Amino acid sequence: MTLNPPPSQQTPHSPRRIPNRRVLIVGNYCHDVLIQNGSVVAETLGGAASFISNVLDSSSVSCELVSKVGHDFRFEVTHSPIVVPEKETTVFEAYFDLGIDGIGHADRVLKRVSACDPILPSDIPDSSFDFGMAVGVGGEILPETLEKMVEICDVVAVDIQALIRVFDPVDGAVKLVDLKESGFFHILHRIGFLKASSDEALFMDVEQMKQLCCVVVTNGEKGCRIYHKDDEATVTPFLAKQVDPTGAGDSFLGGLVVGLVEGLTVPDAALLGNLFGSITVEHIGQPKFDLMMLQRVQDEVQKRKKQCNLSSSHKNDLNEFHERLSPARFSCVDSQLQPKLLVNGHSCDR
Ligand SMILES: Nc1ncnc2c1ncn2[C@@H]1O[C@H](COP(=O)(O)OP(=O)(O)OP(=O)(O)O)[C@@H](O)[C@H]1O
Ligand SMILES: O[C@H]1[C@H](O)[C@@H](O)[C@H](O)[C@@H](O)[C@H]1O
Repeated sequence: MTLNPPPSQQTPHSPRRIPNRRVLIVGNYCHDVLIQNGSVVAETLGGAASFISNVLDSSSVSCELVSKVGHDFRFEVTHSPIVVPEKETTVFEAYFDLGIDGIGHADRVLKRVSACDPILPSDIPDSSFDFGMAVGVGGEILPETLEKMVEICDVVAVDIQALIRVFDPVDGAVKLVDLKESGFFHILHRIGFLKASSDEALFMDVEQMKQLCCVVVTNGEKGCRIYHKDDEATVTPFLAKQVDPTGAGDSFLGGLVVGLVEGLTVPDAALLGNLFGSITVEHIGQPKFDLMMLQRVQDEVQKRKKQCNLSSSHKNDLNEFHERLSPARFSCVDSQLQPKLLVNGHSCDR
């Protein structure tokens, strides 16, 4: 598992004097306009950065967020964005009546109808972080931005949507390009995690990417699958009553990173991601997460570890996978962090 700090941070010539800040989130906030049968049904705060910081804040994982918005940004947020007065905030319209996905659910058709400025390397603080998250939605992450992130963060998780989206010049419809043609491919051997939805995964070669980093493919109500080198595992989902899928993938990634920062193995962290994703689809806009939920995670992780109803080969695969990925816990995780997943006095240690 490639979770070690980049070589530049390992040399004796660059001792780290200032302790790392925890998580750096890079991606623009946006306004989401939900449209059904020609009518606007909701206008909400969007952008992967907003869903992810919501998950991290609710889990008490400290994070710093770099995001740009225009003069018209109209939401109260905990992590202030950079305001570009001469620009408008990125806006996505999500049409729920134009497409049907492979499993028969009405799916979104997304259009970017306004775009704020890209995030430049100079917008990112010159500090060190345990974890970086490149989570653009409207093309605001540039190759040089990602390069800076891999230099200052021990591990970088990337949402593929930040890299492969292109926008129709006439109506802003979101289209995807192959990862190899995205202009980011040369940096990807330096990242730790690449997250894609099952639709987006069609735009990369999973077999190739899993040799470079840990690939996580989310699949809506079916949960997710993790790939790393020769290991693969499916992480089963939680039941949810879907109201709006917007932000599910973002909350998933937030949950995955919370789990990793707290020292869970990758499959257990992905289980946490599944939980945050499932709760998100039950809401329009940003869901509120509470301690009851963390209790649910703890119970679920415990239960799944004890479950004997896995087929023996699957069970062995999963155990081996857990074992191999366990050393991939962050070297920087210290005992002070462990109590953060304490719920009602019970530890999350498994
Ligand atoms: N209907 C559902 N029921 C239960 N869990 C769900 C459902 N939809 C999504 N999830 C959870 O959320 C995760 C992410 O969902 P999904 O694969 O739809 O991501 P996505 O397409 O990137 O989402 P978005 O682009 O809307 O943020 C899934 O892996 C799953 O754990
Ligand atoms: O708020 C949403 C959300 O962040 C989605 O993950 C992204 O696909 C959309 O573009 C955005 O509008």
